[in-house]
Amino acid sequence: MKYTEYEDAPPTSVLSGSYSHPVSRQWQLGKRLTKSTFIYPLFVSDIPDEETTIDSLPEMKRRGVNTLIPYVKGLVEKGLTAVILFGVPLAPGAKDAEGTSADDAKGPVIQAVKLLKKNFPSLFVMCDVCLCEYTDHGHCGVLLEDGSINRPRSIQRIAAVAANYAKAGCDCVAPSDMIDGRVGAIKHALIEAEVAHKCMVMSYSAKFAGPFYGPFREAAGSAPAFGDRRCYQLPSTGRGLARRAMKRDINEGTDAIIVKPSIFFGDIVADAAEIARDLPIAVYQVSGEYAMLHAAAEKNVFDLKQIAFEACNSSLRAGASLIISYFTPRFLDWLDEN
Ligand SMILES: NCc1[nH]cc(CCC(=O)O)c1CC(=O)O
Ligand SMILES: [Zn+2]
Ligand SMILES: [Zn+2]
Repeated sequence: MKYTEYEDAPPTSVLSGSYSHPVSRQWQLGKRLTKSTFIYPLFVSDIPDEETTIDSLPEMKRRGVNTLIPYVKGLVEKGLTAVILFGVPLAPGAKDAEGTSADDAKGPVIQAVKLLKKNFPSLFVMCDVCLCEYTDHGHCGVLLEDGSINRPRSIQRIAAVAANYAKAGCDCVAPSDMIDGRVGAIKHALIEAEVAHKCMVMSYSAKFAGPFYGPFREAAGSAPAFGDRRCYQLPSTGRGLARRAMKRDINEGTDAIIVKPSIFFGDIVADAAEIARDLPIAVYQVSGEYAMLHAAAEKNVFDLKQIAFEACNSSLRAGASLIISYFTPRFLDWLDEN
């Protein structure tokens, strides 16, 4: 008997009946975006009253500790559950070869951690841990005389910074330098400081070098003074390297993994879901991705809300469960509209 005009297509190939009704469509959806999927990046400068727009990052501002708290209050009231802090030292002389100001007790990150935890005890406060915002050369670690990374000195310094953030009360440290050995060194330093039991380590394990970080570097003033980050961040064709980097961080004891950037890196996220199947997986939808979607939406290429959902859904589908995104405040509204 012939069921259709296509001889080789049996009647069971009609899939659309399985999602034709809104209820059955819901059943097919898999993971959904919720407010607690999102982690919001905050740029905190050492000018307490600062509130400055960032040209290349629409709707984002750099804030000081005084303007930060009222702003975050509004977001917490809308359902914000997690933030990640980036310090921006603007004071003259704040940068040196070893990034000394990164964990200055009077510096913006440590002050912000304390204030945020005091004002919003249930907010999950993460700190990006890196030296590039604080070094005069703009690289993510301490350098040798030839300009290459001094690995032992870098991880010692990065671990000390992480421990000081944890002692200030943050709930998670997120090393973004990609230097071998830093996750183990951080875990060790957290244990020594007796804060390991209350501070998570979420490492940027698969972080690719590339053109997507431009707006961030404007926001944080962290463009390298010479060279680029290709010696420690991954080349964009390096899928095998990314897999090895994730295994490295798991072996060193990371508690969660970040893949970065997000939209063009779904294969890497899928690899993370396989390699790190017992760990939460986050993507960082980075500054250039966000700016790109904004710019295209402004040109009416597509609707901003629809494309933001499309981008974030693609990360969930690939295997992530957490999304670090500059769209977070928008999603707190959008998720109420749906
Ligand atoms: N190492 C610091 C750091 N942590 C997160 C980002 C990128 C975030 C973004 O572009 O939104 C960067 C910049 C970089 O590596 O150059
Ligand atoms: Zn860095
Ligand atoms: Zn970094």
